[in-house]
Amino acid sequence: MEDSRPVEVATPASGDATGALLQNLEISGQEKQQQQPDEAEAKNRRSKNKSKKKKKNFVLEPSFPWKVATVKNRGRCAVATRAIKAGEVVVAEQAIAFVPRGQYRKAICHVCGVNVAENGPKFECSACNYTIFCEECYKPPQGSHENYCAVYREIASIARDENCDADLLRLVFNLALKKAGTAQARSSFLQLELLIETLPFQNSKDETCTVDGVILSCFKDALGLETHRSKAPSSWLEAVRNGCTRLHKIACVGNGGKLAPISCSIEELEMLATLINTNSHGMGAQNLQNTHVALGLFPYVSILNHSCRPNCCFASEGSVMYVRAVQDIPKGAELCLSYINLYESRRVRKTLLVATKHFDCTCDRCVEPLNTSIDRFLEGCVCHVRGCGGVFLRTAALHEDQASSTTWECDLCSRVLDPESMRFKDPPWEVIAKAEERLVAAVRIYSERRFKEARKLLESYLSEFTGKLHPLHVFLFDALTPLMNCCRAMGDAEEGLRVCRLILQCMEKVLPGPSLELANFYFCLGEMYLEKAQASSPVIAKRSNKQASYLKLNHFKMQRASFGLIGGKLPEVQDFKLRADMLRIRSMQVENIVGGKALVFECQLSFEIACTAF
Ligand SMILES: C[S@@+](CC[C@H](N)C(=O)[O-])C[C@H]1O[C@@H](n2cnc3c(N)ncnc32)[C@H](O)[C@@H]1O
Repeated sequence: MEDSRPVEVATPASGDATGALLQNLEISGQEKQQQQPDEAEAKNRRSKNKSKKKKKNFVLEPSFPWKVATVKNRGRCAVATRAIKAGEVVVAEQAIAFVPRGQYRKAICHVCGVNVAENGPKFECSACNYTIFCEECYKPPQGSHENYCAVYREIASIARDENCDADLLRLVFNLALKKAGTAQARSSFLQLELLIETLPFQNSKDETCTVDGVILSCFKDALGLETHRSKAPSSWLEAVRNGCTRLHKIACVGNGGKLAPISCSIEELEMLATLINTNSHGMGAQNLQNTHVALGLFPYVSILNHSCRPNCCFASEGSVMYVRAVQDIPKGAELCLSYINLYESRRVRKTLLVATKHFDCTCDRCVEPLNTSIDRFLEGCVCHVRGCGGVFLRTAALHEDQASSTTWECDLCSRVLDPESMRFKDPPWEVIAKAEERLVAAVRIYSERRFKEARKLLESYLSEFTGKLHPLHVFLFDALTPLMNCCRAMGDAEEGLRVCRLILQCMEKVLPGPSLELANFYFCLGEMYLEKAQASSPVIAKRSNKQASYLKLNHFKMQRASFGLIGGKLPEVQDFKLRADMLRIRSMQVENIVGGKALVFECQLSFEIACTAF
């Protein structure tokens, strides 16, 4: 899950607090450097007080089925004010600013965020050779776009020189432009009026508003977001500082007279970068693989905290992000999203969140005792004491008070293995190290698309480590998707189906309830049924009927919960419909060729049911 991507938080503060924060932002870099230490300290205290005050004043859209509350160790959060049904939209918000990720820049319109079909009409700005417009957003002559694409032209080389993320710098620039769109900035830089008309977001007003149930947040809304600046690695901060310093030179000091300077200091640009780093969400599942093609900032969506067992999910449509409940949520429960891939061990999830989002996860799944949590299976080695049925885990993971212990312990029979003092056959630490090494080697071959070779390696890896690692272990699970893809690439739909079902079984045990990830695998399963149908006889068809019914029901539930009933407007839904149509045609051809009517009927039906769900 892309990166999965994603994010965080906040909302419109009251006029006073926000005004103060804006003033704060107006201090230029130079002035800041000249401040005396005492003055700086006092200012620090003041700004802390201000941000405390600011965070209290939230104005929420009255139709939201939630309110902002505070939860221990997690700060602000969204709490349901009434029972919420699975599939219900809990927030719909237009990106305050977004940028397509570099490698997908031709996939979506940079102004409205809609998918631009591979062969459909799209227009590239001839001045920056970067920005893509859909037919509707392209308004020749490009004129005012050139004002800011002059900066875009430079960003790739700045990012390269300073070892900084180019997409991050582009988003910083877009946000700085958004700030320039405030009345205050407009009065100083009249020339910006021109610019604002062509900014890649629609709300250039200073106040948050709602149009057709979609929140259009404003620059002020972003200022309440968490930044975790003090926790960011110094190498990252340095690269960002260098990148922002150069960006400042061209965007804020002026750009050969072409661009009206934007009123942002280097520090402000840096602050925006840290804010994006902590709060941006991946956008635009381009297809059912849930690819995040863009990066956007959504202050309201960002109120929702992360959970490794989330009850909401997000999917974007153009530049609007929809957050939906993926299960029934009772009144008073916290609404949570996931920022990361959830099929990972607790240790890896926590490490990842600290490294990328700078917080120690305190969600229910991460705080429940490991020896009763499903998490133990994701990192456990099978205990070989006869009839035990338990798993070996690091003692340090099992018992908080033994954090420095190097021993391993069975969660059921409590047998302890000490790597220092005993010799065993296949001790868990060696099994895990070997498994990781073999998996990495096999996946490397797979990523080189040497499918036949990779399949052999993956199969022998799985046969060696199944029985040593718990069947839900991440290292076994991580071998399944490449293996399934190898089977498909080699035309072995039967084996591909078996592996796909195994993936679904693991996912449903570890992450019960609908999710986009699960939906993707159901879709895959459906496709493989059709591949199988092409080569099947009526005898096989009978057995497959049962599986197909299971598939159609689950596929239907997943899709509906993740994408909602939005009339097929989502690009991924359109894509899905298109593929379903193609599959329907293909299955008719199959019917004529092999006569596997029953199977073909089931496959067709499963896709049709999924389609009518939208
Ligand atoms: C997008 S914000 C969510 C809103 C945030 N709680 C606030 O007060 O603004 C993300 C931040 O919330 C906190 N957070 C979110 N989920 C958390 C979790 N599961 N455990 C601990 N902290 C969490 C972290 O500080 C994280 O950087």
